[in-house]
Amino acid sequence: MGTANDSSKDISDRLAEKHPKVVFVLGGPGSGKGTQCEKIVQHFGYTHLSAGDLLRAEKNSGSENGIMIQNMMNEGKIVPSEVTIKLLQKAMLDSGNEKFLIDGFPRNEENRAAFEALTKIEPEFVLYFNCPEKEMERRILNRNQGREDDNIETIRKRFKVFLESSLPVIEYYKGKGKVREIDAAKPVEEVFEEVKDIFNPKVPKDENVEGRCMCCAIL
Ligand SMILES: Nc1ncnc2c1ncn2[C@@H]1O[C@H](COP(=O)(O)OP(=O)(O)O)[C@@H](O)[C@H]1O
Ligand SMILES: Nc1ccn([C@@H]2O[C@H](COP(=O)(O)OP(=O)(O)O)[C@@H](O)[C@H]2O)c(=O)n1
Ligand SMILES: [Mg+2]
Repeated sequence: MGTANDSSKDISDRLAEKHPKVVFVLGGPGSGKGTQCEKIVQHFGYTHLSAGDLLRAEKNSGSENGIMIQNMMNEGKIVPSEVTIKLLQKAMLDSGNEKFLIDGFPRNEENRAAFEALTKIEPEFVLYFNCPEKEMERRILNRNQGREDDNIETIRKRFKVFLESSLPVIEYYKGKGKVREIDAAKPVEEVFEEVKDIFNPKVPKDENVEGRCMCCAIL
């Protein structure tokens, strides 16, 4: 467990000792990040860390940053990375796991660069749920999780922030060959079929005989 006196360097050093394996899960608001992460956890043993959920918990804990977080979220703005990264690092350290799905982070260039500089963690890959805006809007308006930011005015602001600030992060990782893009407009189970293939690549059935051992080749 971390203490209030942990410096960010201490936390980063202790986290590095765990050699965490990280997958960033990105996509617009309502694209299905949280829904798919729950399924990945069940099938592939990752721990799901939603940056939005961690920020909401921090806001509700009555922390000194609570009002700032609430104001930023209600405007659809991105909370300074210092706050979000500390929450993510603490959650990773407190977890008994070393495999993490980091959902909704990094959401802008500042998030990305600060996480990289502080943790030195490079993601294994970036899962990108690509979904048309109309479908994301429909899903959010039907989400019924009592979120203050799930109203049409804030939703429009969040879409704008996604296009202007989050898509460039996805482009950055595309340039590094790290993005696994998924058509997220399909029903949940169909999306998950594609997700499974990424976490669990299929061995082609008609693999050529030369690649096998002699007994398999004869059979
Ligand atoms: N593929 C899908 N098709 C239809 N509805 C979906 C799909 N994926 C998620 N949903 C629903 O859409 C809403 C937003 O999903 P959520 O996982 O919270 O998205 P995000 O975390 O990306 O904002 C939820 O009510 C969820 O049940
Ligand atoms: N890296 C992040 C992630 C979320 N957030 C804030 O939290 C809000 C909700 O994020 P979320 O990931 O829970 O939202 P969804 O994409 O799941 O709808 C965002 O609109 C931001 O205001 C942030 O500031 N920084
Ligand atoms: Mg979510």
